[in-house]
Amino acid sequence: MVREGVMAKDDYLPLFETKSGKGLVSFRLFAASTFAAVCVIFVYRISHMPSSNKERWAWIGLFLSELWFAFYNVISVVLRWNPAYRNTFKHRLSLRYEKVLPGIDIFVCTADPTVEPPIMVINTVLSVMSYDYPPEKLSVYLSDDGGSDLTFYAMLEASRFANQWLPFCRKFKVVPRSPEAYFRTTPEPHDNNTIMAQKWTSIKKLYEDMKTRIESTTKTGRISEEIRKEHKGFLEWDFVSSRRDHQTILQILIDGRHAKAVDSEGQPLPSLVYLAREKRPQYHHNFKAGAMNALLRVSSRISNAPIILNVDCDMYSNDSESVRDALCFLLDEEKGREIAFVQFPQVFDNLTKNDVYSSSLRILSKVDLHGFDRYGGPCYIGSGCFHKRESLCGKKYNDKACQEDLMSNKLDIIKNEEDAQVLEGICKVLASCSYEENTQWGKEMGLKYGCPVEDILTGLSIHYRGWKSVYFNPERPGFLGVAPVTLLQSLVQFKRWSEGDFEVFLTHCPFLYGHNKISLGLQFSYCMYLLWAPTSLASLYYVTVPSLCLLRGISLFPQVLNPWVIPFVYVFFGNFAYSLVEFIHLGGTCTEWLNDTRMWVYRRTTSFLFGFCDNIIKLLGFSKSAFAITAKVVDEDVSERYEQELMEFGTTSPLFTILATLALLNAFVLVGGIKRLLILEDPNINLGQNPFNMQIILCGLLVFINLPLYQAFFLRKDKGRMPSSVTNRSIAFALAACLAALQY
Ligand SMILES: O=c1ccn([C@@H]2O[C@H](COP(=O)(O)OP(=O)(O)O[C@H]3O[C@H](CO)[C@@H](O)[C@H](O)[C@H]3O)[C@@H](O)[C@H]2O)c(=O)[nH]1
Ligand SMILES: [Mn+2]
Repeated sequence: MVREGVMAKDDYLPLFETKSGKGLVSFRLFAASTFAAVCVIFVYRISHMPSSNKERWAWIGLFLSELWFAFYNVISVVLRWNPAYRNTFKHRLSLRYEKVLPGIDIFVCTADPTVEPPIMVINTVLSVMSYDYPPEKLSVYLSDDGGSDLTFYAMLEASRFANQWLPFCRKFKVVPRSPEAYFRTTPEPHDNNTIMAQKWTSIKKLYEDMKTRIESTTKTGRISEEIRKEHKGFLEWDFVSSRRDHQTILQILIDGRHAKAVDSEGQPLPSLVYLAREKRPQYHHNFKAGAMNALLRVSSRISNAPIILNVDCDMYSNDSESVRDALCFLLDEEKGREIAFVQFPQVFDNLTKNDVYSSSLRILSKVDLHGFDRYGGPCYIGSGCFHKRESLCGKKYNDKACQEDLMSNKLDIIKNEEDAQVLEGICKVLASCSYEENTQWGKEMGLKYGCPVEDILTGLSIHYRGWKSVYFNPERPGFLGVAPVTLLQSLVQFKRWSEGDFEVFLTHCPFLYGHNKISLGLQFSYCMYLLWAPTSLASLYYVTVPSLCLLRGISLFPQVLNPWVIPFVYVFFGNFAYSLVEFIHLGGTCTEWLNDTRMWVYRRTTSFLFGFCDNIIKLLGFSKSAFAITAKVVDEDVSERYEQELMEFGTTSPLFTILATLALLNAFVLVGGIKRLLILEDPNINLGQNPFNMQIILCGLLVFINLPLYQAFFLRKDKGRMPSSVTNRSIAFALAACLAALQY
């Protein structure tokens, strides 16, 4: 196939460029000095080992924790050593490829109409339908693991609304293209007489009406007879016994290959497909990975585009040109061949001013993933990712393979006269439970099964097969999603991630399996995340034992006036200072940094601990992975407290019990510790020589960071306060720990 307008070899201008970061020298100097300080700490730990038995054990434990932190710090320095930043040239793409742009299949996943409201789902769907891209080359597939007629109904409404919405977006260059986000963020045009203003008002009314219909239907929870008559698809629900037990439901709502599939202005529409794969109680459905694999097969029969975009149902497209950005990487004549996927960051549009739960993943998306990129590949993080179909389906990278594959129009294999209904019939089989039996799906093909972070595991496997990936983090976020809005949701989400990540470490360890397949730098980079769970042990030790030892009268750090204290202070406060400066430099606020530090402690001591324990339980063969879906909506009073940045407790959970116990423990110890500071046993020792100073400071910092918790125990009256059962239990645990420390 001859491409139009392809330049002669020497005229080659790349479709993207890669730049290095700034300020690397200061970072590297800081990292090197920290490393030196850590070495001095180790010398101190070895040379000052206490002689008495009890003290020695506490000392050795602390030493082991510090060894772990040092190792983990080395990993993070490797990851950050030389970040890569990417830039695209979309005009060059247009010049060379406008007429032969490849087809794009877009997969949207939803799983539950109550925690993922249909109106939100279709806003995401509409935003990706209206990409600035030839519509006949776009196909949008919704996987509904909730198997809900409410979601189906919303999709039906969306397919009609698209007739008006797409031309409107095209004509007035609308951004963003999720109607909800657009009408929320764009002020009404003030001159009411322009065509734009009239159109704006009428489309807004259309949207509001649709929203009211969908929301009232969702509220009642059932589809009225009238609506049922509107589409044959509703008949399918006569056979659905529950969301875990039903046949495949596949409805092609807009058949883009059909001449009649045009919008109100006669322009072609993208295809729109609703799929609820078959579910039977005796078959494991493998959560999102199972859904994605069903979509991969079904779409291969309907549109078979060589490039696939995957978004979660809450991640609407915020930039109508993201497809073109992604293609700049995938179609680049020189480097595009080896790139398997282009990952955009996950950015959220429901964060509060100071981001109480540190959901912005600021460091992950603004620092870490750029570090991955330098070593050949950011991980796949599940949403906002453009894949090549072949690499996702298990193909190994082969440098002789030809880019032309991306251009050839594979739609040819489907006869156009194939009627949508016949096609639905054929494709249903592909989404049945038994289809995957005795196949490589979930193993070598498609997304991998059996892991709560199917995304990380699948991406890693793609890297193992020789492919590279690219991280693209443009100024205007390509996708915007919904971050958890309660503390528990956030902790549970991190539990799932840390559990899954550690499982990947145990079963696909980059250092073992990645040897000779991915660069050493990438092996290290992955471990930064894969080792979240075990980090909990060292962290837990550090927030409990020094405090308990303070109570007991065991000193674990040098005195403040002793020169050995310098490396401790440097590492401890130097790191805080560095991270604060970095945070502000990346656009954060001081309060936000404080919140982030708090959540950093909370996640390490609860989520990661549970993630670690669950892996051990799984290793012993007692349980299997589960996937707790993050809710995207909450009660009004909960969301009000979220807006006020009040930490939300309000329910009992073992995670809260741990947090509360740790907070109370440190509070009790601090009271006892201050006594130790004031009433010195030996009046000749001055304050600076007090052997417990460092432990008191550590304990004080922990109490400071836990202030919102004490408030939630004793001061707050709202529903989000800590339930008294948790408070009482935690007081008992904390007191027991203190007594035990004093006793033995
Ligand atoms: O059985 C299931 C469970 C979930 N989902 C979908 O998976 C997506 C992610 O679920 P969510 O509860 O929002 O989890 P998050 O923690 O926000 O998701 C992140 O982490 C997951 C892995 O843990 C990845 O799958 C996601 O893409 C990534 O955004 C949502 O669209 C769900 O509808 C399904 O399709 N089927
Ligand atoms: Mn999510």
